[in-house]
Amino acid sequence: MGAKLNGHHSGNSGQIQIINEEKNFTPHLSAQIERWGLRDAGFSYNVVAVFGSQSTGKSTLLNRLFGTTFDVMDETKRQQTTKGIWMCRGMDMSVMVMDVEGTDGRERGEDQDFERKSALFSLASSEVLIINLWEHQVGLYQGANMGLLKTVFEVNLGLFGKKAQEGPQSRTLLLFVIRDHIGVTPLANLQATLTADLTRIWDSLTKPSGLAQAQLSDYFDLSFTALPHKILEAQRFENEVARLRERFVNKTLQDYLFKDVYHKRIPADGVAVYMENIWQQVQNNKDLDLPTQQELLAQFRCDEIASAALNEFNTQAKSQKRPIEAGKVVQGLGEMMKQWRDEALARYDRDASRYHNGVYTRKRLDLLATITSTLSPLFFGQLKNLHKSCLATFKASLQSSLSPGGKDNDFANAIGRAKRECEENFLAVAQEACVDEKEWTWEEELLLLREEMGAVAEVFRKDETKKVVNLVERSFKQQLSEPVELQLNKGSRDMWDNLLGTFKRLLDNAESLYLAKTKTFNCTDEENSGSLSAIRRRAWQALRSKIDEQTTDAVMLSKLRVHFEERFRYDEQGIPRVWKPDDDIDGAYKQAKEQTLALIPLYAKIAPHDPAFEYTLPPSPPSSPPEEEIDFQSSLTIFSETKCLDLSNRFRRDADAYYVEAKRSTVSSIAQVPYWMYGVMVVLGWNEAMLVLFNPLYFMFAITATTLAYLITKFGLAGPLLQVSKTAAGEVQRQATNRLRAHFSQPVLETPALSSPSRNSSSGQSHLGSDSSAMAPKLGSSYTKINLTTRTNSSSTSSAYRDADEEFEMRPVGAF
Ligand SMILES: Nc1nc2c(ncn2[C@@H]2O[C@H](COP(=O)(O)OP(=O)(O)OP(=O)(O)O)[C@@H](O)[C@H]2O)c(=O)[nH]1
Repeated sequence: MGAKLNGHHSGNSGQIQIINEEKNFTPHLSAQIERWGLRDAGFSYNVVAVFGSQSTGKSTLLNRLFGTTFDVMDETKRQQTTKGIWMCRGMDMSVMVMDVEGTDGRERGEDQDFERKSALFSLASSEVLIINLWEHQVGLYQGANMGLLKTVFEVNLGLFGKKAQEGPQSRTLLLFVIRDHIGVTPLANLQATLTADLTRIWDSLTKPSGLAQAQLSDYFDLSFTALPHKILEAQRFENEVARLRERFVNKTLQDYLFKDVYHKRIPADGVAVYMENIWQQVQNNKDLDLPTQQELLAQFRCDEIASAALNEFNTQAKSQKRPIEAGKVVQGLGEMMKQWRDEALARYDRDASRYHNGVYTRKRLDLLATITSTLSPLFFGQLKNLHKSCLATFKASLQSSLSPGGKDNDFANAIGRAKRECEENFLAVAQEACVDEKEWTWEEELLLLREEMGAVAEVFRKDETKKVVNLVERSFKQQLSEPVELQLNKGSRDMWDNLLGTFKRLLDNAESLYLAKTKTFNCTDEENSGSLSAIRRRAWQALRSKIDEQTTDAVMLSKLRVHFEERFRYDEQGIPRVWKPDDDIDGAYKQAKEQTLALIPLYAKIAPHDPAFEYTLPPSPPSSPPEEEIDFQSSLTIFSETKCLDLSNRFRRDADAYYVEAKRSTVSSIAQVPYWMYGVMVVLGWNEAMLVLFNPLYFMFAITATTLAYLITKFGLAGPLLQVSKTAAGEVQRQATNRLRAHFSQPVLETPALSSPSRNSSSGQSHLGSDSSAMAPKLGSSYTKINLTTRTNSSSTSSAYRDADEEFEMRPVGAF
C-alpha cells in the first residue's frame, strides 16, 4: 500500500483510492488523471470496473489484463485486500481501471449499503463492467452476485431509462468472467444458465411507468468468457487472459470490448468532477439523474474552461487599455483584438466542445459576450482618440495649407483636401478596429467628426473672410489717402464732387476685389452682403478719418493762411508783392480775407455740387452687429457752426497780423537815404576823388584794394578773413593785457616811462557785426530777417553813423 493523502491512499505505481473506507471521494483524482497524462485525452479513453465476491482474483485479473498494479491478496492470510474503490491507469493504454471492494466481504458483514452505492457509481461511470465469479458460483443466487445484479438493473432503469428510449448511447457491457473453468460444463451452458438467471431477475423488477416493456438487452450487452484454473492450468490461464486482453486493446476485432456505444461521453478533464458529483449524489441518496449530472458537469467545466480562456484574454487586452485611456490611437488594434478573441474562443472550443452541446454553445455565447464587452471600451476609446487626432490633423492641415507659402491658397481646395484626407484616415483605422460589426458602429463618430470639421472649416472660413475684408480695407485706405489730401488741399468748389467720385470708384474696386478673393469660400449671400456692408462702412470711416486728419484746427488754419497768402502776398502772376505807399493794401486785404473765409463753409460739410456725386451709405444688413452702425448723416458734417465761427475768428487774427506786417514793410521801404544827400556827397568828396585819380600811388593803391575786395568777395573769403583778423586782434589784446598786468604787478624799480604806451584807437578800424532784428510775426511759417549793419568812423572828430538796413525775406521751403 502506498502513501496516504487526506485519508486516501496513493499506490506505488500510480493507483489511487478514489473512495475510501469512510465512503469519501478523493480530492486528488483530477491531479492523478493529469499525472497519468489523460487530462487532455478528450474522449479517447475508457473506463472499466470489476465486480465480484471478495478474493475471487479480481485484482489479479485486472493486473494481467491492463498491466495495472493493484494489490493482490497474500495467499497465506486469506484477508480482504481491496477496500473502497481504487483506480489505476492501464499500462500503455488510455484506460482508467477501477477495482471495487469485493461484495459479500466478511469485513462489512451484512452492510449492503456500500455494495449498492459502489454498483451505482460503477455503472454510472464505466463502459464495461466485469462481473468476476467462480464457475461453481454459477446458478447460485448469492454466489453469482445475482442479488447485486438485481440492484444494478434497478438503478440502471432509474439512471438510463429515459436515455435508452432516445437511443443506444447509454448501453453498458456486462462482461462475465468465469474463473477456474474446469471445462466439464461448456461455456455455452454456463452462459445460458447465467442469461436465464439475468432475464428472470430483469422480469422480476418493478419497472417505472412507461418502461414496462423494456428489455434487458435494451440497456445491457452481455458477454461471457471463461478462464482456466490459474494454478492447475497456468499456461492455458495465461493464454486465455492474453486473448481477453487483446479484446480490450485491438479495435479491429469483432468482439472488441470498448465499443463507442458504451462510452459515457465525459471528457477526460471532467472525469474527476463528474465522478465526484456522482458519488455525492449517491452518498446523499438523491436520485441520480445522469443527464442532469452531465449537464451540471458541462456547466461547471465550461465555466472553468471559459474562465481560463478569459484570464489569458484579459491579460492580453489589458496591455492596450492604458495607451487608449491615455488618448493614443493604437495602430493595428483590430488585428490584435481579433487575435485575442480567436485565441480565447479556440481555447474554449478545444476543451469545452466535448461537453454537453447545449451547455457548451450557451457558455460560448456568454464567453463571446464577455469578450466583446471587454473589447468594446477599447474600440470606442480608439474611435474617440481617432476622432480627436483626425480633427487635430484637419486643423493643422488647413493651417499649413492656408498659411502664406502653404500648399494650397485656394480655400475650397484646401478644405476639400483636408476633409478627404481626414475621413480616409478615420475610415481606415475605424474599419480596422471594428472587430464586431454587428454590435459596434463607427458611423456616428464619423458623423460627429464631420460636424466638427464643418465647424472648424466655418471658423477658418470666417477668419479668411475677415482677412480678405481687412486686406481690401488696407488697400482701399492706401489708394484713398493721396486723392483726399490732394482735393482737400485744393479747396476748389468741386472739391467734394471729385473726392466722392474717387471714393465711389475705389469702393467699387474694393468690392470687386473682395468678391474675387472669396469666390471659392462658398460664402452665403447673407455673409457676402454682411462683408460688403462692412467694407462700405469701413471705407466710409476711412474717408471720414482721412478728412478729419486733413481738417484738424492746425491743418485747417494753415490751409486758410496759405489761401489768404496766395491772394494777399502774391500778385496774379504769383510774384511776391512789395507794398508801396500808394498800393491799395486795404482793398487787397479785404478781398483775400473774404475769399478765404468763404472756404470754411465749403469744408464744413461733405456736399458735392453735382447731385450725381452724392453718396449714401446703404443700411447694414440685419445680421450686422448694432454697435458697428454709424450715423451716416451726421458723419457728413465736418465742422459744426461753432467750430466754423472759431476757425473764422482764429483766421482773422492771423490775417490781421499779415495786414500789419504789410503796413510795416511799407514804412521800412520809405526809410531810405534822401536824394539830395548824394549831391552833398559828390560836392564834399570831389577833391578826395580827384586826388586819388591823379596821384599814381593812390590810384595804384585804389586799384589793388578794389581787386582784393573783388577776389575776397568772389571766393567767399570775407568770413574766414574776418575770423582770422578777429582772432589775431584778440590775441594781440590778450598779450598786451598780460604784459601790462605783469608790468604793474611788479615793484617799480626804474623811473617810470614818460610816455604811456600808445593805444590803437578804434579809429580807422571797421568791424562787422550781425544782429538779429525783430522777427516777423509768427504766423505758422517763420521768416528770417537779416540786418547787415556797417559802421564807419571817419578821420574827423565828429563821427557819423549811417545805418543801412537791408532786409532779405526768405520764403521757407515747403511752407505750402
Ligand atoms: N484458484 C484460483 N486462485 C486465484 C486465481 N486468481 C487469483 N487467485 C488467488 O486468489 C487470491 C485472491 O486474489 P486477489 O486477486 O487478491 O482477489 P481479490 O478478489 O482481488 O480479493 P479482494 O480484493 O480482497 O476482494 C490470491 O491468493 C490469488 O493468488 C484463479 O484464477 N484461480
